[in-house]
Amino acid sequence: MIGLFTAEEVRAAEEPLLAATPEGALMQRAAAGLAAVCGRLLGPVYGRRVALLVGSGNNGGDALFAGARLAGRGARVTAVLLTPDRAHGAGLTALRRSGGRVVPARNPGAEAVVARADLVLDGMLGIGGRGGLRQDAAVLARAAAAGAGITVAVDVPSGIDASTGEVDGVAFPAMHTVTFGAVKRGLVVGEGRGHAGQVHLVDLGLDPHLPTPTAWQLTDADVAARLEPPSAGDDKYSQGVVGVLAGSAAYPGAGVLCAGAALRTRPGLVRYAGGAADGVRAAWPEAIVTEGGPGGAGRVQAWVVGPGAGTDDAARTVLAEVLATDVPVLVDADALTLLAREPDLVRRRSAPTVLTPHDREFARFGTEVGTDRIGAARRLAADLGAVVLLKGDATVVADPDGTTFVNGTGTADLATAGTGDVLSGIAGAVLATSAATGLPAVEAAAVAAHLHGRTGQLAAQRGPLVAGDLVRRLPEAVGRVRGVGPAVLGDSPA
Ligand SMILES: NC(=O)C1=CN([C@@H]2O[C@H](COP(=O)(O)OP(=O)(O)OC[C@H]3O[C@@H](n4cnc5c(N)ncnc54)[C@H](OP(=O)(O)O)[C@@H]3O)[C@@H](O)[C@H]2O)[C@@H](O)CC1
Ligand SMILES: Nc1ncnc2c1ncn2[C@@H]1O[C@H](COP(=O)(O)OP(=O)(O)O)[C@@H](O)[C@H]1O
Ligand SMILES: [K+]
Repeated sequence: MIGLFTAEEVRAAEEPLLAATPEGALMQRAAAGLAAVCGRLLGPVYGRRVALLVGSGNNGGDALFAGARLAGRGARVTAVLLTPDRAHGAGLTALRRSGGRVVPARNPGAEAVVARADLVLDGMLGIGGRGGLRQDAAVLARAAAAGAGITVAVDVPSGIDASTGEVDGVAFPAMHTVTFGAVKRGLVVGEGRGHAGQVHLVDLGLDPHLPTPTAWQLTDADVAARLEPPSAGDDKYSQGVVGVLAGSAAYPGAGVLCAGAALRTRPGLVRYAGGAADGVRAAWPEAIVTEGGPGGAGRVQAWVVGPGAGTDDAARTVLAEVLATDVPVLVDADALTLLAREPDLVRRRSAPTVLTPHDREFARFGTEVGTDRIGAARRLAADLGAVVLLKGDATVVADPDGTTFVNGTGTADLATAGTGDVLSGIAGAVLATSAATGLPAVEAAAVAAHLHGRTGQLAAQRGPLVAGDLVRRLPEAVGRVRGVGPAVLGDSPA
């Protein structure tokens, strides 16, 4: 698991490390790692144009020292200084000694330096940045976006909040971010994720000083370890029995997609008791279909309730019935709309509940998501005593105790109708085995989000995807996550 940290946690950890190392040593470690990544990205370094965007803090110092190393390898390096009288002195000296040039950002021609560069290194603001970019910094960020060079952020893209990923106005659009000591949360969540590009972690020796993380990102290996394949002693019941209450006469597809995803994730046994029995029977002869609602379905180890299920009185009765059981329940879509009207239905549960809202469904519980997605998911989870899986580009999964996972897989191709129904089916299947495996519900939900995202990436390799493609590609995605077959190209940090 990759720990995710706030800027404050990183700052606090840096203090004792700074005190224990010779002056400037940490910045040299950072600059060496940064220059190494830039060198790899450039290929041949000699003769290539590198623009350094340099602010007044240590982030600018990192950029200047890395620029000096690249200039030493023959790159044509120009530093564009936002505040020439406050730029890092030793860094400037090192750059000049290596043959680098310097121009103030206010000089005519500074933007052209950025536009012509093969690589633009953003050392304007690091974890000391506050609020949106000031005008001159925003101009340079826009010039980098418009140019053809590779864009690389130093520690964090300037203009993003390192802890929440919030962007207030303009931020540097990095294709790569070289981050120091620890992965900052803002690089993987909210708008920050889209600005950070691929994240490279440079080790500074900070680990012994960092607190135990409360936010994490799972890797393929973490997910594989939580999705054990069946063993000789297993039968269809020990694989986890999932009950699906999705779909209706108006929306039979939600039932078909949800039941199919559950079957394809961990095909022990799926009991279907929703309102689209004929459709599910036709699509999935493997499912056991009943028409008497949850009460007549037989024993299950987890329920999935809500996708396409409607919000009428009958749907409300079904929701109350499953929430009164002692097994894990995943609540999605229409059932979230109902639950938002009666949140006490979930507060009094003893077994785990997982809610899977997108932003509009989240808002029905009383507050907008806002710009701090981790904070928002944690607040609702603590309020309701339920795991909250807040969907989005970087899905956030929060436990009532604060433990949080930020998903690192997925693709914007998932923004299409029905993919959420598939996620519910996957999560139901993982939850159904959690009683036997001891997997906490928050981890089961995070595993499902990771697998859903990987399946989306796999399906998108063939072009635009529809939700049914995810169901079809799920077994292959499970296999690849377990290391069977070539890895799916992903975008996990480090
Ligand atoms: N500590 C360590 O061990 C190590 C730290 N390292 C590096 O240090 C970085 C942190 O450095 P830092 O603390 O100097 O702050 P930093 O992010 O460069 O910016 C502060 C300056 O920006 C300015 N400014 C603020 N907001 C602004 C805005 N919106 N728009 C424009 N300007 C704004 C503000 O100026 P002022 O407001 O005073 O005008 C202030 O002077 C960290 O990210 C990492 O890269 C590595 O070398 C490894 C070892
Ligand atoms: N821009 C995006 N990038 C990555 N994933 C996305 C994006 N938009 C949506 N998704 C994912 O697609 C799924 C959509 O779910 P949902 O909104 O419930 O759709 P539906 O109700 O139509 O099934 C979620 O898993 C969400 O995280
Ligand atoms: K930066």
